[in-house]
Amino acid sequence: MIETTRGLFKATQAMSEEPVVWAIGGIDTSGGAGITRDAITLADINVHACVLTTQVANQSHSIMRSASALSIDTLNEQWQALESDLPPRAIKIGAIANSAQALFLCEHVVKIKQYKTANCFVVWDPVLVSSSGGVLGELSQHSIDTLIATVDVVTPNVKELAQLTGWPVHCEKSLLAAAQALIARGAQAVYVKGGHAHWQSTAIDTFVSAQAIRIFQQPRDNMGNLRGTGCMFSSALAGFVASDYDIQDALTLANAYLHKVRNASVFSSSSVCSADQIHCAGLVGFPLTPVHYPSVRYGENDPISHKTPMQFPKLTNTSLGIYPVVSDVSQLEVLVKAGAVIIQLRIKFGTEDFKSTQIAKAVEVVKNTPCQLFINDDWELAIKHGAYGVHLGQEDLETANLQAISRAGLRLGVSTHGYCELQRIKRLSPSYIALGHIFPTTTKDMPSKPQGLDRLSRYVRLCADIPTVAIGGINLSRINTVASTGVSSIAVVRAVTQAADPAAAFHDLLRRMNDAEDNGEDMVDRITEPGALVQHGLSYG
Ligand SMILES: Cc1ncc(COP(=O)(O)OP(=O)(O)O)c(N)n1
Ligand SMILES: Cc1ncsc1CCOP(=O)(O)O
Ligand SMILES: [Mg+2]
Repeated sequence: MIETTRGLFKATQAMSEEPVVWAIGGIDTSGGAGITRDAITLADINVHACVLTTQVANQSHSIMRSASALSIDTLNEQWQALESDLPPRAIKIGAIANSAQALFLCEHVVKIKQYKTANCFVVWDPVLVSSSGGVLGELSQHSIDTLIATVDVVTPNVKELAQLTGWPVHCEKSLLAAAQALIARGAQAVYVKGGHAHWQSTAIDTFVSAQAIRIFQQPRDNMGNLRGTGCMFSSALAGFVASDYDIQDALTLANAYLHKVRNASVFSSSSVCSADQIHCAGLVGFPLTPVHYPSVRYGENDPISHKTPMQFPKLTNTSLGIYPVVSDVSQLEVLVKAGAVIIQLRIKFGTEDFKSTQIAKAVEVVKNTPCQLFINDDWELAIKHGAYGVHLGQEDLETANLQAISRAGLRLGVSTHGYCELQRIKRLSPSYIALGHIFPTTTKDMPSKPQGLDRLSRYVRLCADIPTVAIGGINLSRINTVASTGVSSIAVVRAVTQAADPAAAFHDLLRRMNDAEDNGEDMVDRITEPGALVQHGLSYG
């Protein structure tokens, strides 16, 4: 008896360490959609689901018999039961039975953001009609407007977008206009699912906010009208945000997760397919392989998706080892002599003339050596002086002339900081992709959070045959674990530039990296299941 109680206590403790998401919506008696599907999705990505029921929809996969709404008192009881003990990091709202429920939820979401968790993320999946055909709720214009303005993201499909706005949605242009109309009506962001957009030959989802547009593109599959995908997407989105991914990465992951669910589903000859066999067993899990991931564009006119495809040459030597990033040509010379196969000159201060002279000298230093010299930021000077390659960050990409870099035959390395940027940059096929920052760093102010080793090893896997570079806070004591992610190269600033003897520090780092590669088992081979790295104690840096 004591053992049982202890066991129970442990289970509760473990559960509460998982991020908590509240799934608010209807019970679909068939289990095909609604909060049952939300809970399965969240469990599948290691997130604890609390469920609050708005109504019971008495339905099968194909017919809806009736629906009974729960009272505001009952909804309030559920809310009060959870609020103190299991506060949410994110809330997913699905079917709402009536306007009173909608206004109750808005009022309480505002309060929870004010008094409990300011950054609690809220997504509303505006299911107005069930995928089995029944009407799920009648919402007044006022309650719809209040919901739209209260939540962080609304996730309609194209039909729901047309219903919400009263605008026709029949092509990319009208879809974007309708999404922007919702923003003008007070929505912070809209993610339009293109599954029902029959004019599209590929499956295109479009995210629009006042600041950004992100387009997620996947090949169309032949799984047809799989039930519950809207629920799965928005609960996965809430789950990934609750797991500390920023919004654009959570969108990318939720999109990939849905693609993985669809690929794993069983096609049935009836009008609906079933995700059940795989999904209910919780076997879909975190998307790990490139094939599940969308390609990403930042709007229709994304400069990296130029109509004339660009090419960047591959690296000559891909056994890169340690990649020193230095600001000083004399230090660069020391490290080239020490045997660096790849090196970067990163000058952040000084006039154009000063930079030009330094870059010209650096090009001279590496001449007739096997060292591959990248110039940070200053792509025009790199072209002018015939450097081997250019390294650009996300902001640099907005102004750099990639066509000119490509035409000049220079290699291109690009910084990325998460899934969304990665899936966009892969379209460019750069000569390498940098992944950072892995650990906290004082060398550069970073707007994003440190990625840690778990994410690094997953990014490496997504880059497939594009060489990868890890950067940020890496030193001798961390080199083993970084190398075991399978990353092609490890970039360091302080670990070399601030060492008393930079050449000796370079050799020590390289030796430790090579030892780790020779002796260590490859961490990438171990990440087949969600949580695998947690079991190995290697999660999150
Ligand atoms: C190998 C490598 N990775 C990342 C960076 C950072 O580039 P960026 O984000 O453009 O920042 P700055 O270096 O320009 O401050 C890099 N330079 N090298
Ligand atoms: C330039 C840059 N980009 C991402 S992290 C970083 C700095 C890495 O410096 P350090 O190796 O000293 O942490
Ligand atoms: Mg830069």
